[in-house]
Amino acid sequence: MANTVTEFDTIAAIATPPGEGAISIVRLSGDDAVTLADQVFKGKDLTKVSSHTINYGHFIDPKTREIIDEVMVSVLRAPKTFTREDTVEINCHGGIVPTNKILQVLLTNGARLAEPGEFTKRAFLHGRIDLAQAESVMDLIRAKTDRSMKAALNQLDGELSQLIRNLRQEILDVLAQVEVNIDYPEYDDVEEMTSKLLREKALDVCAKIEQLLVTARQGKILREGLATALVGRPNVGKSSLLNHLLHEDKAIVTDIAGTTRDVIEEYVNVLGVPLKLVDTAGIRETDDRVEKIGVERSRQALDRSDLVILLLNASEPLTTEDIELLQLTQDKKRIIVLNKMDLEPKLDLNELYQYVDKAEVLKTSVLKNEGIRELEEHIATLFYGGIENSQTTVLVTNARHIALLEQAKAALEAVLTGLEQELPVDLVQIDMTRAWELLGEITGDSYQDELLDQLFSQFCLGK
Ligand SMILES: Nc1nc2c(c(=O)[nH]1)N(C=O)[C@@H](CNc1ccc(C(=O)N[C@@H](CCC(=O)O)C(=O)O)cc1)CN2
Ligand SMILES: Nc1nc2c(ncn2[C@@H]2O[C@H](COP(=O)(O)OP(=O)(O)OP(=O)(O)O)[C@@H](O)[C@H]2O)c(=O)[nH]1
Ligand SMILES: [Mg+2]
Repeated sequence: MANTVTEFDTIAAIATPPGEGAISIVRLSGDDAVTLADQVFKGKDLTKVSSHTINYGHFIDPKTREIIDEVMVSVLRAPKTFTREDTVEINCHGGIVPTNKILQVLLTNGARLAEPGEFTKRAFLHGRIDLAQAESVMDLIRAKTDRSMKAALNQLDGELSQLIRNLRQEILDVLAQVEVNIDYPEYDDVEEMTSKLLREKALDVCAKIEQLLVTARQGKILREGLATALVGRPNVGKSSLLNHLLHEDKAIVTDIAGTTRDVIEEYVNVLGVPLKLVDTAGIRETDDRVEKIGVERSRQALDRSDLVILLLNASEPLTTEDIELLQLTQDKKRIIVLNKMDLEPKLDLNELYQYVDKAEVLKTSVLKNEGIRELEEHIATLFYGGIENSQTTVLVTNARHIALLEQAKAALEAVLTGLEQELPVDLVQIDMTRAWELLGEITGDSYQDELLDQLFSQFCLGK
């Protein structure tokens, strides 16, 4: 639970990146920020200037009265500041020496060097932002793409926090209602009513959490690439397709079945969709020891994949191995590619359509470069279709948030199993309350000090 902080000393840090630049900023925050700044400033009396003004003058060493730099000093009084404390920002000439000298003088005259993230931590401890918002500050700094920057900005705005708070309120409301039902049973079937109430709410909140987790998976794909397994019998043309999508002869292609013996991973950009393409050894029963290991790895790659591209050879009838693969992948997001369309067709389409949906099947000749563009477009549609269909603009990307959402979901699932097994209501309430607590850890409505230390220590110095 939230600890009460009694003392906020005055902290100082360089807020701009090290190195040469036009201007550097050294920042102070805390009760003595303005009086300390006034001691090291030659110009107006900073203790008397209006808040939110920037003031021209010189930075001096108060002991020697030596001028260190020509500066502009912003005076920002609590509470309308980033930290909610009195804040002073010294804008000096950019460069390593003047900036460090200024920091040194502040440190020898009463300020303490800020820990990484301590300014933002104070904003959190003073209640200006919640934990998810504080974390988004860091995500914003580290964002590598427009999309991830936007996700971080939305989170800084408190969009995720608001969603989480609403979920917590819903849980709290139902818990309160359950208490009332137990204490003042109005109806004879109070037990049944209470279970119904709990079940409906658990299902509802669970579904909303699942929606958030879907956005997390999409965020992961944007960062890490869509894990795509190329599978199929030996010799159907998996490695040829990989090379084609890569525009490079990476994998060895021969007409010998069993050419690829290990799993090959390559990143490809298919019409803007990042794919982590995994070429696998053709799956078949084999006595060759090396190939056997390769086949086992193929099965693992299949399990780990987000998308499966299953290749079939159009110039041969469907085999039992093909059918096995079709059945093995039927619950996966998949594309069936009928390759070698340039040869005389021998595969019976009617037989194939017993196992798959027509819409899943694409026809190609990798050798003749036919149908590849359609395949690429199909992959892109599958992917963007999923992203655009997401219900919310919130994109959960933070690993801590994802883990907590998953735990909260598990607690709600425990509520549902408990109700199914007709456990006493007070036991079910425990799991419901647990879900409420776990969600609270996302926003920092409940937290432990170690978490704060660990979290803010990942920040930049001066942030
Ligand atoms: N010079 C400078 N630029 C900066 C920052 C800074 O601290 N200093 N920031 C820091 O990273 C960011 C801006 N973030 C900020 C967020 C809140 C407040 C603030 O004063 N909030 C007050 C109300 C402000 C008002 O309405 O006037 C509050 O929420 O109570 C200031 C900066 C980016 N640019
Ligand atoms: N006619 C024809 N031949 C193709 C086509 N695609 C690939 N091939 C040939 O089929 C043979 C096998 O291709 P690979 O890409 O090595 O097949 P693979 O699925 O990786 O095979 P394994 O690694 O043994 O599992 C090679 O001789 C390719 O040139 C195609 O569309 N038409
Ligand atoms: Mg191969």
